[in-house]
Amino acid sequence: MRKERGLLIVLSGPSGVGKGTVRKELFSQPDTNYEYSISMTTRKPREGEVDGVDYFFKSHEEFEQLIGEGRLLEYASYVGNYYGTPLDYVNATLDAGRDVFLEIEVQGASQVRDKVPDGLFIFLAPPSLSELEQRLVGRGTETNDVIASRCLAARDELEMMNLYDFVVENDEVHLACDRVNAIVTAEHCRRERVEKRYLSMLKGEY
Ligand SMILES: Nc1ncnc2c1ncn2[C@@H]1O[C@H](COP(=O)(O)OP(=O)(O)OP(=O)(O)O)[C@@H](O)[C@H]1O
Ligand SMILES: Nc1nc2c(ncn2[C@@H]2O[C@H](COP(=O)(O)O)[C@@H](O)[C@H]2O)c(=O)[nH]1
Repeated sequence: MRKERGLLIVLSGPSGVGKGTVRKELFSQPDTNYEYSISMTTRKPREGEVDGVDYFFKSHEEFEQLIGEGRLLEYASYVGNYYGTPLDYVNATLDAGRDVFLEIEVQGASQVRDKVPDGLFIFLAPPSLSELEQRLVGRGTETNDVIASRCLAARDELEMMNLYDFVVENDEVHLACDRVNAIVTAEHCRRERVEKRYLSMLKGEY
């Protein structure tokens, strides 16, 4: 029997929509079965953020070395900092048959789409642009200038939602989590059906 590779789940969307909140809620649920891929970034840690838990915090030079060595599945420069996904971790985890969950911005998601076309791509959408801005302001982690840049970037990012397999509205965190879980479960069922049919065809049953 072939060992099934894990599913690569990509949750993306504009800054402030609630990707981190939804991801943390999903990972606090005892039956969640995905592995979270911790990203690398050159951004400075926010208060309370821990190296190796929230991100692997890197210097600009260290990050560019990782790029040069081809050790990132994807990376993006986002509002003045680099962010990227460690390739070895993702491959090893998928090869072990475990699902990997990426929470990344849209440029990176489109690179992953090119490299892993059979991934599951979910766009998290805000109820409105004004609600998105309110969430960034309410989070209180960025200066007004950075909030303005992120809101500007969001207008372009929202245009990319039609490139995703699914759009999930983050109106309420628990509803958004239920929707993400339902999408992943349905995708696993679909893959199982395809795999069974493939094996039956190999046995000459079709
Ligand atoms: N459904 C929701 N309703 C109201 N507020 C929310 C909801 N989801 C998240 N928030 C709030 O919105 C703010 C931004 O959320 P979060 O940091 O998770 O966004 P993000 O998409 O991960 O942002 P970034 O991409 O900048 O890391 C936080 O203050 C969070 O508490
Ligand atoms: N392309 C990637 N984007 C990433 C990655 N890790 C996080 N992110 C996204 O960056 C922005 C800003 O994050 P913040 O922590 O500074 O608010 C946000 O949209 C994250 O989802 C990554 O590895 N690659």
